[in-house]
Amino acid sequence: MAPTIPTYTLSEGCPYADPTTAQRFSDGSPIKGLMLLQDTQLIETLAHFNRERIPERVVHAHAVGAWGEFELTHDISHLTDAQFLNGIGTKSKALIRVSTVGPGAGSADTIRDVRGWALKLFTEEGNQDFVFNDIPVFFIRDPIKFPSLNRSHKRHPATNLTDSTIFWDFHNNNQEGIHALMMLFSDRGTPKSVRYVNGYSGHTYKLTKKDGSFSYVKIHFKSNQGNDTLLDAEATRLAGQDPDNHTADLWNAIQSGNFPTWTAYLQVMTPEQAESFRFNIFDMTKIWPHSEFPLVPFGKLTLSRNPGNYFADIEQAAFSPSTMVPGIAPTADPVLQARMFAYPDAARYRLGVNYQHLPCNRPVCPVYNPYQRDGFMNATDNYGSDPNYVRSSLRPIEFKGTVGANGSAAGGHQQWVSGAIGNYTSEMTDVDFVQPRAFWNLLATQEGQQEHLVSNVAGHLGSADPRLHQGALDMFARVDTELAARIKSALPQSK
Ligand code: HEM
Repeated sequence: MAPTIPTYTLSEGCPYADPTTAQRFSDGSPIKGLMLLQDTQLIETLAHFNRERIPERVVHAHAVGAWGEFELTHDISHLTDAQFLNGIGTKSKALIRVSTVGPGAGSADTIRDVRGWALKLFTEEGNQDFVFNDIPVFFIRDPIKFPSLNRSHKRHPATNLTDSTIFWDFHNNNQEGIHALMMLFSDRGTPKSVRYVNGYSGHTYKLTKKDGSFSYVKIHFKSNQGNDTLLDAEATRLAGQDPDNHTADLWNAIQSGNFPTWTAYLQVMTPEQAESFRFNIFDMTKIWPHSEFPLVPFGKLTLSRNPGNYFADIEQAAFSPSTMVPGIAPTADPVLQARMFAYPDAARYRLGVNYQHLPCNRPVCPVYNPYQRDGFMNATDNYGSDPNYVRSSLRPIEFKGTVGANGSAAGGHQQWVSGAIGNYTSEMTDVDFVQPRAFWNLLATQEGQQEHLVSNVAGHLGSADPRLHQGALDMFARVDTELAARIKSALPQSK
């Protein structure tokens, strides 16, 4: 059947003249003539264009995304009651957005950066967001440092240039980021495309059961395409010559039916193991060694549909670690707690207070929350005449969840001993360098990886103010003195 040809109208639906025309008052001369203020089409067209931009995300502004499906492949019903994690073969619609962190929306795909890996699963019990990164550790563990961290990775406030000096000034003085820093400057910082990156929760979450039992978990999505990376020089070349390389790669793969997939895994720790584990499991600068907490497969993600419209599907998507279904719960990780506030707050600012009504964010299950109504751009019937106050006996409603859902059925480890209020910031100890050292040693087992890390750090540090070199070298020396010595001798000034 031939597609129907639409009839052009104004946004209010009224048919109008050819959209290239403007109403003009003239005597027929091609050069003389005045425009009319009554020309609604012209005024509306120009006025709407002036308002096309919404604020870009303060971090993770540049991204690529797609639709797909998550399927449960293994039985983990002993760990959680979450509906989408029960019944092998259960499928949930999925939306993914993979981003760079520091640069603005129009930047190049292949620059050295962490990749954000945000996944929204539309389940029968509501949306489940996994807002992950492509490295399993993070640069900070005190959430108040997050704005400083990101400003140091962005542009200098005076010159508006990307600036390695402020970058190293921050990291020399906040050394808990050393593990993430080494991953960033390894080849992982320049993935071959988003099809090749893994997604890691970083944080410890809880999987919960209605009987009150729970497990601590870290969640991993591993690319079945492999974990391929680019060399620094190739990533730099592509950033100049083919800046949309990753966007095109994902689009073309999906368009040609070469659907990328990821296998989802859990690392599981019992509450008893957590009590005696040698690291704080709520410190996301640390991993759980796979030798002690092996990966347990549980699902498969397949991306199979490109966005119908980038702005509608991807730019307007709002992900949040606070968006979780019954059966998954947060932990006391302070960074996670802060993030659970930060994302809905950012979405209200960026998209408006009713951002959950947008098609890309709207749950597939029924939503009934008449106490959250009105507001800018409400696109629903706004609950009609239903009571806008709680505890109505005229229009009773049912409650299925329990108090504190988003942590309900959390079992033990949720009874806090009261104490005095104090100012807390975490301190660095030698323990913080144990895992970075293991990472450095791991790189030795992979051809050329130590050399790449050394030259990538030296190239970046070398362009920073020399007054910061020694501080960075001292930090790397705490990981391994050979690493520091090799960076020192690779610094441009040393040659
Ligand atoms: C205190 C720590 C953090 C704060 C305050 C924070 C805050 C934010 C904010 C405000 C946004 C923009 C959201 C929007 O405009 O819609 C964002 C985006 C994002 N963050 Fe974080 N973040 C933190 C740590 C992390 C960590 C540890 C991860 C990964 C484990 C992460 C992953 C992401 C991702 C993937 C996005 C992009 C989401 C999207 O595609 O829309 N962030 N973050």
